[in-house]
Amino acid sequence: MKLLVAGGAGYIGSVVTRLLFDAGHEVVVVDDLSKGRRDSVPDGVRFVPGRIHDKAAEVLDPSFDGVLHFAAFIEAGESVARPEKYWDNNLVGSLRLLDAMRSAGVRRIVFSSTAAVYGDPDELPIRETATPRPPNPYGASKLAVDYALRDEAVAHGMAAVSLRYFNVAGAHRCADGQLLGERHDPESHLIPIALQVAAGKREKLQLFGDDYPTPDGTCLRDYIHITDLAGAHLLALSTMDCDADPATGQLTVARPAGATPQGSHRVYNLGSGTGFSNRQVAEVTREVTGRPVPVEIAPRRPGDPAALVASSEKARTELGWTPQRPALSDIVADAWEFHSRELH
Ligand SMILES: NC(=O)c1ccc[n+]([C@@H]2O[C@H](COP(=O)([O-])OP(=O)(O)OC[C@H]3O[C@@H](n4cnc5c(N)ncnc54)[C@H](O)[C@@H]3O)[C@@H](O)[C@H]2O)c1
Ligand SMILES: O=c1ccn([C@@H]2O[C@H](COP(=O)(O)OP(=O)(O)O[C@H]3O[C@H](CO)[C@@H](O)[C@H](O)[C@H]3O)[C@@H](O)[C@H]2O)c(=O)[nH]1
Repeated sequence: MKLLVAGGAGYIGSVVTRLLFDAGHEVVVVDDLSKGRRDSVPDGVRFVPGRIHDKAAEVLDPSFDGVLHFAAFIEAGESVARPEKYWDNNLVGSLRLLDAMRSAGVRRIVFSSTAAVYGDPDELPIRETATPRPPNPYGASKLAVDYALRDEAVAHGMAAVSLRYFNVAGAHRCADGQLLGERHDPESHLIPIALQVAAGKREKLQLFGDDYPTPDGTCLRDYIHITDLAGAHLLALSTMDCDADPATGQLTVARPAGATPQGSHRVYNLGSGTGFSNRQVAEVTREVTGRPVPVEIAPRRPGDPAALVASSEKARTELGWTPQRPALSDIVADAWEFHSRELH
């Protein structure tokens, strides 16, 4: 396939780009490098710098088979303070990308949605049928794109998949031994910050709130290994020309290759199904690194839901998705190896 990867210089997009490229697909990355790194895009992949808002229309043409859309701002806490930044980048950018796809007749899209659409759910683990209640503008902007995809897919005969990732972490080991990991600057995510503390780059780990309705009072999150998450995108792509049986939900190959897809929008949660508290993450980081990770309780971070834990039954059943490295200790160990290499 010939594929556009929007946001392919970022943490997750660059790993998926690598997997697609290694699997023999032709890949074009569009990224404005607001957060990504040019050197995360492998040699052999065409790189187009710029915002999806206008670059998608310049790049896409009928020779493309599909789009994988990672380009977004991703920080729940920041989105509470600067909602306009998130609505413009995440929603307006996605709408312009969809316009460009329509104009070029490109009909397949895999979208990076998020657990942040759910907010505080009625029950755990969270299934795709849970009522979304986004607790912050970031989650709301992503849910708005899910709804746009649902409506446009039906109206314009697109095959759309929203993958709702829970908390992605760890590093991907490429076939040549290179490790691809999280390099956000400044870093805001729990595991990389805990590792910076373990490495002596920060004095302590601040935990935002210990009065949540959870067993130890700190938030619960469901961590998924970047390699497992990235693999789900290839599985989703391989089902883009399938239709779901309305009675059973089972996917069946219904059309010959190249035929126009029926309009469909599918949603899948991707997580391990196990919640770890922020305190437990600090503890696992101590165990894995063998270093001290002093913690300090700080005020709650606005926009944080108490607990996000996935049911990924649907992805397992329909996509055949089977995580290979679900253990938090493996996820932290791989991230630690990446950080140790980066810091030297
Ligand atoms: N990291 C997680 O735990 C997580 C969880 C759930 C969902 N997601 C979603 O996955 C996607 C990728 O996340 P990530 O962790 O790799 O983030 P990231 O910041 O590392 O990657 C996003 C990339 O998109 C680029 N970008 C942003 N806005 C752009 C625009 N308008 N035009 C072109 N490029 C733009 C950035 O430069 C960056 O390279 C995001 O859509 C995010 O919402 C991430
Ligand atoms: O220094 C820190 C950083 C984070 N946290 C807490 O750790 C938890 C996880 O936070 P973080 O690592 O920032 O991730 P989330 O806010 O859960 O969001 C991530 O996971 C979501 C899916 O669940 C994605 O949609 C987001 O893009 C991605 O940033 C939250 O309770 C934070 O308050 C701290 O206590 N101290």
